[in-house]
Amino acid sequence: MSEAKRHAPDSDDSTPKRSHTAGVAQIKPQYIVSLTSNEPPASASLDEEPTNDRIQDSMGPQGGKRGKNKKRRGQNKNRDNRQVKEQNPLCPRLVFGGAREDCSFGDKCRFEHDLQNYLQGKATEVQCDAWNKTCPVFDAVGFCPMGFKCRFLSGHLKDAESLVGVPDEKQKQWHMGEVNVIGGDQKLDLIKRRFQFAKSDEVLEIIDSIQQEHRDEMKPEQQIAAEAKDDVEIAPQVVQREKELKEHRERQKELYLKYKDTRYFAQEKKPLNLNRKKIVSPLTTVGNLPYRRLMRKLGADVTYSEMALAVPLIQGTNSEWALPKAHSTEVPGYGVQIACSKPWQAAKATEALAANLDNSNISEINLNSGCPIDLLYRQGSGSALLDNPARMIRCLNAMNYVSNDIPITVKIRTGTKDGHPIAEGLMKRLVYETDISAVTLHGRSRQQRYTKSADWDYISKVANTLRESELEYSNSEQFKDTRESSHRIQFVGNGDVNNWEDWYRHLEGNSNIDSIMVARGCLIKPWMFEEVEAQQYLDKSSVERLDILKDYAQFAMEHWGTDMYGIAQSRRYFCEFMSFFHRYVPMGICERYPVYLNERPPHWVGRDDMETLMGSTDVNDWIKLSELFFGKTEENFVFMPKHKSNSYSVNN
Ligand SMILES: Cc1cc2nc3c(=O)[nH]c(=O)nc-3n(C[C@H](O)[C@H](O)[C@H](O)COP(=O)(O)O)c2cc1C
Repeated sequence: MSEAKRHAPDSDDSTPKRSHTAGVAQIKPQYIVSLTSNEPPASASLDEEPTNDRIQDSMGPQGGKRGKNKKRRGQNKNRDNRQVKEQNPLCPRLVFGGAREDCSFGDKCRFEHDLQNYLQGKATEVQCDAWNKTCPVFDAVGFCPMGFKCRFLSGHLKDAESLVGVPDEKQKQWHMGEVNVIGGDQKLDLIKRRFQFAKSDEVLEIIDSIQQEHRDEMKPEQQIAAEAKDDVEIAPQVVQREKELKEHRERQKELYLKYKDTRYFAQEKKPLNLNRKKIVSPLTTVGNLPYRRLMRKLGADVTYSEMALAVPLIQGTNSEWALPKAHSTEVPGYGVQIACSKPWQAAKATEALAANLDNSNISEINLNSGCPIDLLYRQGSGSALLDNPARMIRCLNAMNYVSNDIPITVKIRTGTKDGHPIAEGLMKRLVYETDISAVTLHGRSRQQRYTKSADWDYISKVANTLRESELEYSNSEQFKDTRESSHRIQFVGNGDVNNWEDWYRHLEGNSNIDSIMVARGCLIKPWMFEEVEAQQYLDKSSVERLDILKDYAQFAMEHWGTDMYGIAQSRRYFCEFMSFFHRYVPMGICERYPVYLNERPPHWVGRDDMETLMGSTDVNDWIKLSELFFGKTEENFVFMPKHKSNSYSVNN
């Protein structure tokens, strides 16, 4: 669409106007309560990719212990988000009614079997006007999987002993419209180590042999240095290794030739089209299934799972296998992101995903090579792979070999250290040495975290280098030597985009950039892609924004359930969502728009009470909002957001 058709307030050209006072959003005087900002102006720099309990647990005692004493910027370490449990839980066999005899565990079963006893001790019904005295899940899908445990039980209670709409076997298998659910037996095979990682074993041997081939050409001293860097076991005597290498040379050559014949080129995988797609970033904790479902409803084309760690996936850990799950509305265009430090982890996690899930529900498997979290970095995962591109490439090639027809992609940062960007240099290697389908670049270094703006000049430069490398490669002897046909790696830019003008400016400013990925912009303003589509800003009223929260609450309860546990989980993640959502400064109260991510407003009041409440920085107000959808907060409910920047109390 031409610039003329786009509507921007106070703007007659497409150049975004920055506010006069750096870091301060400009609010109309009548909405300003106090000139002091309720958060420090640069608190966006405290934004952080959160470490959650799952990641900490998976990293084991070493990671946890070292992490304890180290200050984690931007994160609330003293969170006490206790899990809510029922005092007297109902036997799972009796959730839809029935008698004690229906429980095969007999006297050994520790759950309650007397329905009336259970109902008497059960937490009170949720009282809130949002759902009109019905059960939101029952209303939406025609049955409630929580049965008698539901806290909106009166919405589907026939009489004291029976329910309306008991799900049949088919409905029980339906998983509430969710896909990528691993079967119990398959998970057990992983747990019991019965799963055969046949393809991984093959490709790891091949990759190892290619590495050895490369080492053969090196002098012994270089070889030792390379081995030390790559954590390969160092043989006691280099001479002995030389001998061994010679013995294996034939086998290696054979494997190398096999790899050349059997490797999958990107164009042999199913097509992945990210061009001009509206992409929501992978987001640990906040990018959960209900949030992504909401984003799909609000116009996103591509969504990603939260980052799943390779090792617990390989081990069949429940909490990790919950992460690749997606809502059916996310397909196609759903990517699963994994994090790992070694090729064996990359290969086996990818093989487990590809073998155990319906591949048609996964559009890409993405390797996280940008995560800055210390716990991961110390173990060689996330952005640590940027320090060892050879290892990153081996991970990508291993993944590509075992992923069936699922394309492999990678998400990177500019580098790990400020002033030492490596992304541009990496492009040539990705073109020459891998078969990936796309690369996403977040225009910041690891060291930088969220301080300073994303460097879009550099992002653009890297996109150009990628195309130049592709051209060079397609004219090279190496290319002529393969059965590969020319292929274009898609390039996605990421960083600080929170409005449609910037989205188009970056996209149209460089045809080598295929699309723009958005993270915080979509958390703070989930209707961001509606604006991209309409090419104008939409001044959503508090009523419209409350509807968005209601959708989130609905999707959350469909996902986590309406029993005591489900409501508590839904409330917790609702509050995590609020920790970003509250940062939206309503367009109608702004003197100048858009407000950028690094700008903070002075204390303001909204155009009505609800708008003011939704903009509150006080955690207690987010909890108050949660009560509109989940009823009164459970007595022992404690909430601390993952981000310090998002937890300023009004009294601070
Ligand atoms: C709360 C939060 C969680 C994130 N989790 C992930 C993640 O799991 N995987 C990932 O690749 N990036 C993650 N990121 C980084 C974002 O995907 C994105 O690269 C970064 O925030 C820059 O984009 P933005 O400026 O649009 O926010 C996370 C960012 C935030 C704020």
